Amino acid sequence: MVAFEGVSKRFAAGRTSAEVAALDGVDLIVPRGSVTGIIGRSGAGKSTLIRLVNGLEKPTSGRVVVDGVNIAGLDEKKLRDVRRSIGMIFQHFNLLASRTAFDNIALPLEIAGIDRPTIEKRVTPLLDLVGLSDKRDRYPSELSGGQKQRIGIARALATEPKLLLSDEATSALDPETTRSILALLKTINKELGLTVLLITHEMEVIKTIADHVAVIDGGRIVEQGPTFDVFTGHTHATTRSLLGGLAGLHLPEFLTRQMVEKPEPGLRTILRIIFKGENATEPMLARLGSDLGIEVNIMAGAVDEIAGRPFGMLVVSLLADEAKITHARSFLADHGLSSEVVGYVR
Ligand SMILES: Nc1ncnc2c1ncn2[C@@H]1O[C@H](COP(=O)(O)OP(=O)(O)OP(=O)(O)O)[C@@H](O)[C@H]1O
Repeated sequence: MVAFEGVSKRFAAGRTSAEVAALDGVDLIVPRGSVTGIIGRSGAGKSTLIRLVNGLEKPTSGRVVVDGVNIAGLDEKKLRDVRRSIGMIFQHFNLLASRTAFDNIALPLEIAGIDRPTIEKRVTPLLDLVGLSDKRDRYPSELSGGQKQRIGIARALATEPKLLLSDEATSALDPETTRSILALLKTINKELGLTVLLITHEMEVIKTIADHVAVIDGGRIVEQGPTFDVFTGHTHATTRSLLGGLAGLHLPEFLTRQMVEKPEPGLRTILRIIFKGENATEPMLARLGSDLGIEVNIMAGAVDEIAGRPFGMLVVSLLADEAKITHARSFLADHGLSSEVVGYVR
């Protein structure tokens, strides 16, 4: 739906002749029908990227292709047509205080010169879709943050766009409201087939809703692809630091405190098993124990959910010699599980 091909964007830096590279050689694919998330820290280039998609900025070099059209080469009139096929939602909703919920949603249709009966026919089902039919005549000051964002979403959908751009749309909302807005966006993506491109600095948003992700740092995309693969593979250092406390990757402190690094006779081996999807099951671990004639104790476990699939770790202790540990690890590998020896305990 959107492709960036070698896109750079430089801005003049104040009054000096120096330039700031907000984006530097960006290649990005937003698959049609996907929910694609762009995640990066403040100043990474996310807003610039989204402003290039809707033609508010032009690239210094490279091509920005939206629905098959290189928008960098369009005149203002053609660009307006492209913008009409793109809906946009914002962190602070950008509703007009003097207009009711209905009239805020109707605004883009009024601007496009659409007649009142058609507007009525389009806006009423949109109010229904976002669950606010009963708020049709309310003003923004009478609505909660989540309700305002629902009106913002309905307004973005009024012109029946193919692409929805979301600029930190949940950053001003509490976690529960965030979840309900993300669920609404997912419904819109699935039921209307709309491609959603969202920028955020919140990892939870990406893990919950994005099926594709691109990680941006210093104006460069450091990795991109299906969210589950990007976050559970050998992630780039930037991604790892953004992921921060991903449950699946940290050993609990009670264990690290008693662990020693060198094996000694009589010590139990601590194995960390990383599981992706649903491949680590209790019956499988029980079979591991009985096949090898060893005792397998589960010491700790943690699970995270990424793009609807579990990802996490199990920490087990095994009283077995080195040969049996090697056997156990190949048994686990045969079941698609990666494992590593992290230490030894009494
Ligand atoms: N109009 C501009 N003029 C000069 N520099 C700019 C302009 N717009 C962005 N920049 C610079 O480009 C870089 C990327 O900015 P951008 O706003 O795209 O980042 P961001 O990831 O959206 O950050 P945030 O999460 O804080 O909004 C920053 O160094 C910023 O200072």
